[in-house]
Order: sequence, then structure tokens, then C-alpha cells
Amino acid sequence: MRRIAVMGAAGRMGKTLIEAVQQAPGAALNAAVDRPDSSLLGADAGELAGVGRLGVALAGDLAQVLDDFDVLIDFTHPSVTLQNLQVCRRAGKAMVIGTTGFTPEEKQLLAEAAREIPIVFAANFSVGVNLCLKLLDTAARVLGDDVDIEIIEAHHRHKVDAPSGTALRMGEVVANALGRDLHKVAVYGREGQTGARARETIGFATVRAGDVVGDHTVLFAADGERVEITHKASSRMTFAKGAVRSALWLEGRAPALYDMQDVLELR
Ligand SMILES: NC(=O)C1=CN([C@@H]2O[C@H](COP(=O)(O)OP(=O)(O)OC[C@H]3O[C@@H](n4cnc5c(N)ncnc54)[C@H](OP(=O)(O)O)[C@@H]3O)[C@@H](O)[C@H]2O)C=CC1
Ligand SMILES: O=C(O)C1=N[C@H](C(=O)O)C[C@H](O)C1
Repeated sequence: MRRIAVMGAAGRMGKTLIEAVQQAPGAALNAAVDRPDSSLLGADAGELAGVGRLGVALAGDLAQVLDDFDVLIDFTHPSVTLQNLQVCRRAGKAMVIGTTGFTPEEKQLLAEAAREIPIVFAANFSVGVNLCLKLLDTAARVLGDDVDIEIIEAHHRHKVDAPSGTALRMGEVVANALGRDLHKVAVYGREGQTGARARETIGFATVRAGDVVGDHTVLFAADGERVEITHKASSRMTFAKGAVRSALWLEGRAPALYDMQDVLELR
């Protein structure tokens, strides 16, 4: 049985992850952690997640539960994940990281830790989005430099980072396929006298509203036709299932930085 710990267990994804672990054959929830000053510490993680008592009390410190798990699933905040990264690295524990909003320098820290522990890191753990990443690579190569490319994403009002990690990953895939450097060609929103659009730019537009789970569209627009590749998530369970699948997949893997494309064998 794969012993799993969930970080950010009282959060939106944390609670869904607890439910997904509970449903997955071969996986067991052995630890659940949230912030040290949480008023929920000591509560039963299963009851928090609405799946019934699991006998796992919510802890406020990862170090307290280190002996209880094999792999940590962390969907929190970059600063929290980076602290946990060091704890897991020292203890030789595998990680599944779904947190978004890392700077390029912070992503480098993930790559460094992955020399010592196996990590699956993905901005989006849904099968559908990972299929879309493959489709986007093909679309960009076929449509080439004859189209304008724009990425539009929408999320719930509580989301704290923008553009979404998924939108940025979609931008990277498209830019790589076209031999462009996303850092040089990305345009994050437009306002005022912008001038005409330069063909090589990749535009990002962000919507934050209500309870939208996660919508992404990549628009390839030529003169005379448009192609749109759209993914809409209607439940966080799609991300949670992918994360738990990754935690199981990591068993016996060598230290390296993997992503969901590896787990799905889409490389
Ligand atoms: N890769 C993917 O497929 C997906 C990624 N995400 C990403 O996952 C992350 C979390 O999203 P979401 O669940 O909506 O966010 P939430 O804010 O609902 O959850 C984060 C949880 O972490 C807790 N937390 C804060 N500080 C600490 C700490 N020091 N130690 C432990 N826990 C802490 C928060 O507590 P408090 O609320 O009290 O601050 C909260 O319970 C985001 O970066 C999001 O973009 C989301 C969905 C899918
Ligand atoms: O914060 C969210 O909710 C989500 N975040 C991820 C992202 O930033 O891409 C994935 C998903 O779209 C939901």
C-alpha cells in the first residue's frame, strides 16, 4: 500500500485529494497537514473532506509525520512547497507538486531537489489538459508563423496567481514548437495605445470570476480561419485523480523531475 501525505489538506485541492486517495486502490492516506496556526488541527482528515472518519488527524508540521508516509502530495503556495521540498529532500521522500505560481528561479530549486528525490511536478494533472498539450504542439507546428496565438484562461475568484500555471505551460509548448522564447514574446494583457499586433507575440488574457474550476483556450487565428483548442474542467477531482495516479506511478522511480506527460506516457 502506497502511504500518502496531503499538504494543504484543508484547502480546496487538499480536501479533493483526500477523497481521491480514499477512492484509489493501492493508496492510503497516512498523513494530512495544513498551516501550523490552523484552527482545524487535530480534526479528522476524512471528516474534513466529507468522506467519513479516516483516523488521520490534521497536523500542523510536516516534520511531525515524516515517518508516516512515502510520498507527499503538495497543492499549496510556492513558499510553502519550497519549505516542504527541503524537508522531503532531507528525508528522502518522493513528492507530487501541483502548486503553481513559481518563478523561474524557484522552478530551478525543484530541479535541483529532483537530483536526490523523485518528483512529479505539473501545472495541471488532468488527462484532458495533458492531451491538449500534445494537440497544441501539433497545431503550432502545422499552423506555424501564419497565425496569431492567444491564450485565454478563466478561474474562480479565489485564485491568487495569474496567468494560470496551465496557461503558461501551454504558452511554453507553443513557443517551443515554433522556436520562440516565451519570455521574449509573451504579452500579459493589453491596454491603451498598444499599436498593431506583432505576429510572433503570444498573448495571455485572464478572467477571475465566481466558482469557475478552470477553463483554457488557445486560439490560433489566421486570415480566413481560426482554430481553437479548449479544455474546461468542471470538477477538481480530475486534477486530484491525476495527482494520486502520479503518487502511485512514482513508486520505485529514480530521482528526477517528471511531469504528467511522463506519467501518461505521452512523450
Ligand atoms: N496542478 C494542478 O492540477 C492544480 C493546481 N492547483 C494549484 O494548487 C494550489 C492550491 O490551490 P487551492 O487548493 O485552490 O488553494 P487553497 O488556498 O484552497 O489551499 C491551500 C491550502 O494550503 C494551506 N496552507 C497555507 N499555508 C500553509 C502552510 N504553511 N503549511 C501548510 N498548509 C498551508 C491553506 O491554508 P489557508 O487557506 O488557511 O491559507 C489552504 O488550506 C494553487 O497553487 C493552485 O494553482 C490547483 C488545482 C489543480
Ligand atoms: O488554482 C486553480 O484552481 C487551478 N490552478 C492550476 C493552474 O494554475 O493552472 C490548474 C487548474 O487550472 C486549477
